[in-house]
Order: sequence, then C-alpha cells, then structure tokens
Amino acid sequence: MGDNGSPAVPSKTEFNKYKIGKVKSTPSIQRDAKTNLTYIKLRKRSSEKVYGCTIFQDHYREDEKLGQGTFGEVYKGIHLETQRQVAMKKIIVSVEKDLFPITAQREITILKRLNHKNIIKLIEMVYDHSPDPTNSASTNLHKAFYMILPYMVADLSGVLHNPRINLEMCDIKNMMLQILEGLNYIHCAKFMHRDIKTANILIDHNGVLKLADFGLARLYYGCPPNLKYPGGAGSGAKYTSVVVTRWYRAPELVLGDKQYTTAVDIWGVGCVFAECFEKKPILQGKTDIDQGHVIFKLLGTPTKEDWVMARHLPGAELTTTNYKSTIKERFGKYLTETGLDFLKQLLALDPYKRLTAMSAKHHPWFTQEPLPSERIRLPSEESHEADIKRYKEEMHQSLSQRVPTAPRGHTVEKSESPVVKSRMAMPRGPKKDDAIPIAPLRDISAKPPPSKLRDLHQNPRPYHPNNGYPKTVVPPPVAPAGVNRYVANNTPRTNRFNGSNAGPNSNRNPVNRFHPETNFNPKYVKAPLPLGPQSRYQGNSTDSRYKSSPNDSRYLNPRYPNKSDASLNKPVQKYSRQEPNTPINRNYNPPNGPRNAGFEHYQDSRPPHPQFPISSSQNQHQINKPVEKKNGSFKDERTNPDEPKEFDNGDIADLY
Ligand SMILES: Nc1ncnc2c1ncn2[C@@H]1O[C@H](COP(=O)(O)OP(=O)(O)OP(=O)(O)O)[C@@H](O)[C@H]1O
Repeated sequence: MGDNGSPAVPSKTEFNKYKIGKVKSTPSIQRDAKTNLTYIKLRKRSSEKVYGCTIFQDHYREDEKLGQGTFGEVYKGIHLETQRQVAMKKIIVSVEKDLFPITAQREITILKRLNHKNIIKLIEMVYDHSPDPTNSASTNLHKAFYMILPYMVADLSGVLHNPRINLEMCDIKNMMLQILEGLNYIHCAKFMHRDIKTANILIDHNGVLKLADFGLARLYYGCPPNLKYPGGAGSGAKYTSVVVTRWYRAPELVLGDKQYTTAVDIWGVGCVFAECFEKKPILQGKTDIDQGHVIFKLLGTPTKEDWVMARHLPGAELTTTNYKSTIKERFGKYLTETGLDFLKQLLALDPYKRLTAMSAKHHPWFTQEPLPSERIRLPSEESHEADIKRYKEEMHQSLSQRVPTAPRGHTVEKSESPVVKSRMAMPRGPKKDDAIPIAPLRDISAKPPPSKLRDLHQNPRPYHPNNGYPKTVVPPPVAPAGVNRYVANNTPRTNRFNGSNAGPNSNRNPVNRFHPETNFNPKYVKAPLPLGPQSRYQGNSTDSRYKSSPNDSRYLNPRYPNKSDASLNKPVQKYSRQEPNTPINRNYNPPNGPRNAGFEHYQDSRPPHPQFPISSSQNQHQINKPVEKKNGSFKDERTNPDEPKEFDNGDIADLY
C-alpha cells in the first residue's frame, strides 16, 4: 500500500522480470475469477533485464479496431519512430494475479520460430502500463501486452464477404498455392496450425497471403508429411480433439480421434477453397454432432472401404447414417472434373487419403487453364473480418431499395411490400474453370462459431464484427479530455482521425512500408528454418538427407500395422505438370496401392501404437524424436543431447 492508503503503483519495470515465450514444462492452469479466462503463471526471470519487450506508449499509437480476438482485440496502429503501419494484437493480463493467457503464450513462442513469406511475422512484443482508462481516478495500471505484427490490408473472410470483390479463378489458384506453401512450411517445421479458416488468412497490399493466428497451433510428433502419409503419423501421441473452429473441423476430429495428423489442416484448406465459390462457410454445423451430419451430407457416409478407422473412433455411430455425396451437384457448377477432383482429395474423409500440403501443390488443377495469376490484385479498399457487419448493412440497404418485381399482369398490388422478402437467387450461368465464380446471394450474417477449445478455456465472447462506424468515412466523436492513455501530449485518443496529428500513413495509404517484402534488405533476412533430416518429404531437393529411402521403416504406419505390401515401397508417382490434360489418376493418393492393405485382419478395437520404429541404418542421433516417459512427458532420446537441435520445441509441446 502507498503512503496515503492507495494501492502502491507498480514500478516502471514491473514486467521486465517476466519471461515471455518459454514454458519449460506443463504449467499449472489457473482461472481468473473475474473474467473466467484461463491463464498460466508467468515465471520470474533470473535477471532483471528487459528482454525484447518495450513499453507500448513510447513507441506506438493505437488506431482503429481491425478484429476481435479471443483474448483481446486487434488494432491498427502506427510505429511512432518510423510512422509505419502495424497491427497490434492486444493481450489483456489478469490485473490481480499477473497471469498470461496460454493461447497467447503459445502463439508468441511458435511465431518466433517461424520465418516464411506466407506466415505472419511477429515483429515484437510490447507492454502497456498506462493508467486504467475505465477508472481515471485510480492509480491502477492498465496491464496489457501487444503482439506487434505487420499490417495486412485484408483477410480472406473480409475479401469473400466484400460484395465489391469478385475473385477470378486464376486468383483462387494463386491463393491456394500460397496457402499450401505456408502450410507445407509449418508442417515441415513439425507444427500443426489447428485453426485454418478464412479469417486467419491475411492478405497484404502486394497480394501475398499470410497464415495467422497460431493460438491453437502445436508441435506434433512423428514424421513430417510426405507423399504417402500426412504428418504426425506413427508417433502414437494423442492430442486434444476439441480444436479448430467447428465449421472447419475435420471429420476425424468430429468423430473424436485423438491421434490426428496435419491432415486436419488440409481439411480446413478444402473448406476455405470451397468457400471461395459459395462465399460463405460450406459446412455450417449447429452442434458438434450436427457437424458430422453436415459433413456426411456433403461427402456421403463413408463405407468401411472409404475410411477403415472411422469404425474405431468414439463417434463411430455417425457412420451408421446413410447419406449420399452431393459434392458434385454443389460444386460441379464452379469447377471442372480436375478441379472437383482436387476439392474431393482435400476433403477426403479418411485423413490418410487426404492430400498433403506438398502433394496438393502438384495437383494438375494448377496446370490447367486458367493458370494461377502472377499476383492477386485486390481493390485498394481494405477488407477485414470486422467489416463484415458493414457489408451486411450495405447488402440489406441495397436489397430494401430494390423495386419489387411486378406480379403477373404488370400491376403492383396494393399490399405489396417494397422490401424484397426472399433473398434466394438463382446462380448465374455456371461456367467452368475459366469463368468468374458467381455465388448465389449469400447469407453474409454467417459467422463460424469459435473454436471449441476456446469455448472450454475462454469466456464465450460475442462477435463484434466492426468497430461501430464505417472505417473510411465518418470520424468518431471526440472523447472527453483526460482519457488519453497513449499519446504523450495528452491529445484525446479519438482525435487521431482529425488528421492534425495523424501520421503520413493514417490516410489509409495502402503502401505498407513496414512490410518486409517491400523493405527488403538481404542483410536482415533470416535463413529459413532448416527442415532437418527428419523432414523427409520427397520434394525437389537434391540433398540425399532430405530424401527418404524406400525401405525407411519410419514410414511404416503403426495405425495400419499389417501393411507389409511390397508395392508400398515402389517409387512415388507424381503428377506431371507438363501434361495438364492427362486423365486424372484416381489412385494418386495413395499413389502406391491400397492404403489400408492388411486391415481386413485387424481385430482389436484400435490398432496398437508401438514406438516409432528406427532402422539400424539410420543415424540415430539425427532423429529428434521425443519418447514418452512413464509420467507421460516426453524426453529427448538422442544419443548426444547436447548437439544443437533443429527445433527446440520441448517447451511448448505439452500444453494440450
Ligand atoms: N496483422 C494483421 N493485419 C491486419 N488485420 C489483422 C492482423 N492480424 C489480425 N487481424 C484481424 O484481426 C482478426 C482477428 O485476429 P486473430 O485471428 O489473430 O485473433 P484471435 O484472437 O486469434 O481471433 P479468433 O479467436 O477469432 O481466432 C483477423 O481475422 C483479422 O481480420
């Protein structure tokens, strides 16, 4: 307590003692009584030095709101020294206990390790300890961290909902390739994203797509994806199945599989791909069970041959339904046979038959006319998730202004309402791949439910799709004096729109000078993360370390234990990019014969999960393979553990 009885003002360096981005073992999870959010206790640093965490108000100014995050909002902002535009993801820290949200912890740790053109970069972490704006009389400090990210002009959900943007097929191909590039990088770095959806795919002013929101991402065990199996196969590790926003949740998750793989992300990519045509999420289940029904209504109830493992999952009852696939009727009007094949393989019910990010990039759909565009050109208008409500209002307005069609006989009945009642419209003449995809009028109010994991750990939050006013037009009213938390000269915060103290970029100039691609200096570009010898995808690398031997026993999948078929070790067949018109090879995935060979003899309710087999010919200490200890944690089994690891992921592995 202070001298006058008021609470003591924390020192300016209060946060300096905390260590962000490192949790060595599963921390005890606590729940804040006031907000009901889950937190972990921040550990104190051994030294008192500031470590990559500067003070917010010294360096940044907060601007308009871009989106609503689970543990805080996302704002547009300005870096004061350079006047560069940034996005700031706010993380509110529990004031009483100094607790930090786990999802934020995880996102920061993982983003710090990734470096790829199609992955959002974490510029830095800053903290804000200005007086609490909700209680101007108190000396309480408002405690929040900000993740500073490069500012992106749009996210894919905003783009798809924007009635003024119509994506061409060549742009959709370009976007799909970029998404797959980013995802392939994440998967090869041994992470699963676990929240792929349109709102988490950001687009910069150059048309470069970036995967964002790594709050649910995690390290996986086992081999990275290769042309035979999706990543994570064979480790026997179990993860929580309540991940991914429900409408983008893969069928194995819906059926309660805990030993899933990176294929859950590919399912999300399939949903995003199809959403580009219908311009709304394609699988809108109302509950978790209903999600299963919605999936099977589109793709058909899987038979035993379609998906062997489904019968052994907790939600197997769903497979007793009898739905017929409707995917051709629904998406055949937008896509050619090849395009439809691509969609079907992204949305394969059996995760082991689903394309991997790498194999998907080589699907012949990408070599068919129209070829992927060189660069996506979006209108200069910014389109974020937060703008969806504005688009909805615009759409509603334009519908209510539409003159109703005259009834037969060309007379207008007296009782006819000027408001069009039904929004049903026939899709315009469906053309194949060379046409601009036209969706029927869509229900733009559709908004996916939040991820179930977040439902469990966080307060269900209302959806705030915009910041309450059209962003580009009307300046907000000036706030009462004395509420300015951020600007040193005490200008009211909301005066930022009057132009007098706005930076050169605040006039919505789309040029984002903070963007690394536009501000390219090779001196400061980090080398990409090495994939390591365990990343044995069969890409174009000539380095023999990155090629798998056909006899590599690590690719024998213990989930399919009897697979001794020699044909599995034949060379992998690839799509030829030179012959786009060759007929589709339906056996492409799996390329080497029946994937589920030998499963007929399978008796147990679940296949056993032996330790990942390591052939004697392999250099054992190159295998960065965690082995489960008796107490359930994982230890490093390399013969020389002091050797530097490619990815030191042990600290973030076991949160959930
Ligand atoms: N770097 C950025 N540039 C521009 N807009 C951004 C940026 N990062 C996030 N946004 C906007 O904020 C929204 C929410 O961001 P994000 O998904 O990272 O937060 P979240 O807390 O994980 O949200 P959710 O719980 O919905 O997944 C995005 O959909 C996007 O519209």
